[in-house]
Amino acid sequence: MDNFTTWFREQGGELDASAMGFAIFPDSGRGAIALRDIPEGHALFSIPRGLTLSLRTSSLPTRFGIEAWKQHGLHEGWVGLILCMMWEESLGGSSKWSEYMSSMPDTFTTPMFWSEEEIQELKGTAVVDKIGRDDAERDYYEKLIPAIKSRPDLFLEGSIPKFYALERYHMMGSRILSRSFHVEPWRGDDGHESDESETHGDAPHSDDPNGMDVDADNPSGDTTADSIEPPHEEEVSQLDSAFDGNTDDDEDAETPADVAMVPMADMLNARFESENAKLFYEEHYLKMVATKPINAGEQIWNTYGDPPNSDLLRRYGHVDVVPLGEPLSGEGNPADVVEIRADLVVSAVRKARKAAGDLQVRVDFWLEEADDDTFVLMTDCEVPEELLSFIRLLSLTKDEWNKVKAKGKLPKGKLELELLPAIVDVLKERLKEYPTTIEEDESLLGPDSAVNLSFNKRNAVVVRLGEKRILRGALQKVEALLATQKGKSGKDKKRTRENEADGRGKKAKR
Ligand SMILES: C[S@@+](CC[C@H](N)C(=O)[O-])C[C@H]1O[C@@H](n2cnc3c(N)ncnc32)[C@H](O)[C@@H]1O
Repeated sequence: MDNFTTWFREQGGELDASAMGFAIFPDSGRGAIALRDIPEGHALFSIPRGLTLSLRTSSLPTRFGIEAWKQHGLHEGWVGLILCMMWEESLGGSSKWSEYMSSMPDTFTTPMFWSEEEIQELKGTAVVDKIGRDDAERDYYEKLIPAIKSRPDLFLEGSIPKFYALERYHMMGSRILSRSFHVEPWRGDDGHESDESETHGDAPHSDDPNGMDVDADNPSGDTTADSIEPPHEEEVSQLDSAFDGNTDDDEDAETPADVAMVPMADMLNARFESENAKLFYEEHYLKMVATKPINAGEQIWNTYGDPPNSDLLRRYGHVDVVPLGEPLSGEGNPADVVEIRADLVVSAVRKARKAAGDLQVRVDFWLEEADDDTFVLMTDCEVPEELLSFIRLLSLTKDEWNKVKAKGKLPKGKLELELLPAIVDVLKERLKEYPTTIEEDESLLGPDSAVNLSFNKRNAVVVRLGEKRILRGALQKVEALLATQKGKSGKDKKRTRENEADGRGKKAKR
């Protein structure tokens, strides 16, 4: 860490070394630690915006030429930033970020790097379909490789196997996934805090005082040490207009130029609701500030947005295990969720209605109106209103359905008793998608067997068990309701029989 800290300071970063130091933690690797009592509001370190590494600060996009960059599709997704990171790494000591690049990890425990057998352990969870290896590799072969082949002056033939190989590409992608921050250009507002999105922080216009004038008309300029500097202000505004338009179909997709690697800020670990420091954005600096008093010896925690374990594992390669509140018990991640696909619900309703009928028009209507084909249950184990609304829609009589269609409004998500059997079926079928039972998983994590589990397998078991406990909790709630209802109708029937026996029933009927 000494080389890294020295580099950080030489590059204009400021660190209060009397307050914050680094340590290796047995379960989370390197992290930051309070060296003395730190009051709330204390600035631990600050990073000049120009020291963040992104499409806006690397000089590669302007050297490559913005038009050519876009033609190769490097302005979409993360492939452009990955290429910048590979290129900066290939420059060795000539890159402004060389010390930073070598401080980052080369290996990851995310499922992207798991064997097929290990991934099988995640069957049924939200992780499997989201690993995204194939999509990532498509970008590598269709965008990155043609781009580097088109510019042998920038990407020397001999450097390709070492710096631009597929495994380096996945490694850079994983560095971005687990360490990048969301950094928008400065818009003139006062030090606002980072948003708690998947990337954890904010970044740069080129106000770097050392920024060197790079000739925009000569994008293929040489790559000697002197010239490897962040782009000049004019180029940055060109970059902004080139990269800020979100070309992705998904409106919520992040602008690729806002994804930034932030040295030092990415040294902080995170744990569910443990945040005691957060990155704040100012015009020229990003500042890590204590958000609570921190006692000497305590770990300094940032936040990764407290995602469910399925996302923590996929993006960061670890899981959170803390005490759970009611209605669950034991330990897990209180932010866990379980996803239920709409098609599972459709088949449960078909079964419950005992008539196939044409549900497809109703499904299409749902997709049109609600635009969501997945339902999410959380650790409160409540059946979500959207799921209730969908089941009601599928269960309507023909007349009711015609009315709903005419009004163009989805039914309210009310828990009606006649929906309960279908809900029970959905939850039971969803539970069957995991190859192991809750009891089997609990025993795997028990004190005797947990020691024999590999790190990856233990994390897979924690993720799937967390999801299954939510399903079981929801099932218990719905079955309890169903039992109460049956009890009630049993009592009603008994009362009716008694009434009939003493004549009151008959009377009432008349
Ligand atoms: C932003 S980095 C933090 C610094 C990192 N520990 C390092 O050694 O460079 C995020 C990575 O730290 C590790 N990490 C962070 N918080 C953790 C936690 N609560 N438990 C286990 N690992 C954690 C994970 O490997 C994660 O991908």
